[in-house]
Amino acid sequence: MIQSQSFHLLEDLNLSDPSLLCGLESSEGIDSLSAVEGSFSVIDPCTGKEGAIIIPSSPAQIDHAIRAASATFPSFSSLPSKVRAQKIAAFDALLRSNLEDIAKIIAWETGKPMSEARGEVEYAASFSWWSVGEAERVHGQTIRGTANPNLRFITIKQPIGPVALLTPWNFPVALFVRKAATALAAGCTVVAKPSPETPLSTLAVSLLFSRAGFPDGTVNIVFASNETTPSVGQRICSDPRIKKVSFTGSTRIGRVLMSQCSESLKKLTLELGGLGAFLVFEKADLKKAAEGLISNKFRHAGQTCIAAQRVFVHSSVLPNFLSHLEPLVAKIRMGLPHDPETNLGPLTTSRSVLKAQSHVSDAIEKGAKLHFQGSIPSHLQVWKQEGGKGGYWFPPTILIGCQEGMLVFQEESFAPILCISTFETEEEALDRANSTSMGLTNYVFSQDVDQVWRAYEKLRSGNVGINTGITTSAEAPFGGIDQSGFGKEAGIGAGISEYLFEKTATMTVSPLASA
Ligand SMILES: O=CCCC(=O)O
Repeated sequence: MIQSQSFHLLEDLNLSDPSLLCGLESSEGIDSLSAVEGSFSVIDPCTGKEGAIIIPSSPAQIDHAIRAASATFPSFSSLPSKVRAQKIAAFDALLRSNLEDIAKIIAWETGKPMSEARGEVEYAASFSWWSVGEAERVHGQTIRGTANPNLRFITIKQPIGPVALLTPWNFPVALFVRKAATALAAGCTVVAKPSPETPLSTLAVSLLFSRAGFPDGTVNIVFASNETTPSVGQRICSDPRIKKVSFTGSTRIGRVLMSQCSESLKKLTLELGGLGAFLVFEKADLKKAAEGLISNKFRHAGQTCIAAQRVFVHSSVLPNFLSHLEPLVAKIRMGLPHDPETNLGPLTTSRSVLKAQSHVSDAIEKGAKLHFQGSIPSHLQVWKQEGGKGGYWFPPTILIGCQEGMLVFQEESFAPILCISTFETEEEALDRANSTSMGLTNYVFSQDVDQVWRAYEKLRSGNVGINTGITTSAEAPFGGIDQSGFGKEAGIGAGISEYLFEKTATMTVSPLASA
């Protein structure tokens, strides 16, 4: 029987209701904590105000976390997989019954609208639910020798050991749960480090793992500030007790982690950036294509690795496509997370705003046309007018005439900027889509089945959305190629294999008459 109970997470974490903090007022008690050396603030992206203070883990605390994960591994990995599955099911029930509290923390840390924050918790729960089943379906193989028919080969899959999970701020709960529930299903213990922007949501979820019955030492959380993240990463990656690192984040950091893991030759899963192409062919359903683009690109204000960065539209359908797109962009409401009208929040970091601004000005300087740019409602700028730093708002923007020489076609904007270019032939569209070293997601919109199939086979990326802006789910493997990284998350057997190693036994048998 699974206990489904709400634990008043916000009170238990000693947070006042973050809905009070999102753009409204600052928390108390900050002054005394901020005096602790090295402490850092979690910033409310709606205002730029400090909302909570975190004390980063010391080297001794990080060592303690790794020691705990190592000490717990033998007993945890020996539990019957059914027992692990039951614990993940208990966690899954807790995640769902605490959905509202966790969504509030996500909204507070990231600035995303509450509707999206709730969606993120549901998305997270799709991974925990999937992992319940995956835990019980880890199987090896039996193979008969061919060159030597007296040989039999048997494999078993075993958990790789304690693992480190390094998670980003854009989906702090969903991506932590996607990694952690899979690792636990495999029988691995965990040391997780959340992004400095979103430590509280990870802490809240880790509390649920503990309440679901995972033994102490199974899920361990360490904190780092932006300043200490490189040294914490180095410490974790070079520690031989950690057998695997799973990271979601930028290509630049992925390369650093890979080199830090090289000494101990750790297994790695790297889910890195994307530069997704969104192809709208002549035979596309243009209304569906416009809807798909909006839901893909404006989800969390464009701050997703699967967001379409380069939109290629056949020149003959551009006017018609824009006529479907523009009314949808006009419906976008920038606002505070708790306003039910809001469907676009701020960017999560101040550096994201600077990057978005530089992308737009670079594109315009190089010949793109600013087709549309919304304005930031004055009530969202009130803290700036009062002399504060101001929130990290960036308005929905459409650029037309984007080209390969522009920054917007070379790096992720991570902002609500639609970057459109036109093409004349299918070959041109596919060549331009593939003219990048990134390979996470691409999108194809066409009603011509042959064209869709050709594009699907030719596009160089780990995932392709066909007449949809969605490319991730618990049931299907997700992961990039080339500079977008390697390894898979989720899917049947794919995600869990990243946390297992396959051990082969070779046996001789007496010659068989039928051999
Ligand atoms: O930013 C990467 C997350 C992608 C997703 O799972 O939707």
